[in-house]
Amino acid sequence: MADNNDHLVQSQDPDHPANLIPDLCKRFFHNGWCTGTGGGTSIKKDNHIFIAPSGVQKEMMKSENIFVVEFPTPKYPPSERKYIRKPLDLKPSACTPLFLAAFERGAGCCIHSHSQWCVLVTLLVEKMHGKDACFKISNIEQIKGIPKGPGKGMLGFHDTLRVPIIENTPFEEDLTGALEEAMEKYPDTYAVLVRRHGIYVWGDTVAKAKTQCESLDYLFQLAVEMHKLGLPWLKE
Ligand SMILES: CSC[C@@H](O)[C@@H](O)C(=O)COP(=O)(O)O
Ligand SMILES: [Zn+2]
Repeated sequence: MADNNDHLVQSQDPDHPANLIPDLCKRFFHNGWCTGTGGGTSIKKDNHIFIAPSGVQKEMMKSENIFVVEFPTPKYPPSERKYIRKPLDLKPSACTPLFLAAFERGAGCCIHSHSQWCVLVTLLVEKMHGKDACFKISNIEQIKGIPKGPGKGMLGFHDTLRVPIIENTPFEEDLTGALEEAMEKYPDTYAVLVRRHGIYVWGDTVAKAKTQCESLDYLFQLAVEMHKLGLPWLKE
């Protein structure tokens, strides 16, 4: 390739998305969010989206492995998406259309986690309330780490956090329609759980997406542990 725009992923700045994505994925791997090539993250900076490669050890990736696409770009089909920086011998993450759906809603970063706590709460909610129910929790301090909705400040201790749940599909990209429907049905949400799979969490900035994902993971783990102790996690 004559000009692969390699300069777009070359920077000494640790906060440059091409450096931040490998750094974050290493941290997420150690959280149990990016095990065995699952999960990942994508960052938007100005009109560029930075995307990790597919099927790689996410904690081992390097800045030169990062794809760049101009934003806006078609979510689907992948063949119509033009990567302005493309590493040879690698494919872009299968999560790309889902990340793009979050960027279309103004996100600056989107995280996909395969945390077992996410999987477990999707199974518990289904068992307790059926397939159409969303995860709800209230009266736990960590809820204050999640926004009420765009421009609405953060949830309060007595507020109820709601996280919609969609059904998994055999191929990651086929989740896009259901993710977008959940985003429309729950316009205040910054996260969508995927049953038996994990979660997509987005935020206005990298720091917000990361701390929101941490708060949610904490709340899901707490809910599972409360359930094991026979304690209801939703105070009605
Ligand atoms: C363990 S394989 C998991 C993948 O199928 C998918 O769910 C995933 O989260 C990562 O997809 P990827 O294309 O590697 O970015
Ligand atoms: Zn996944």
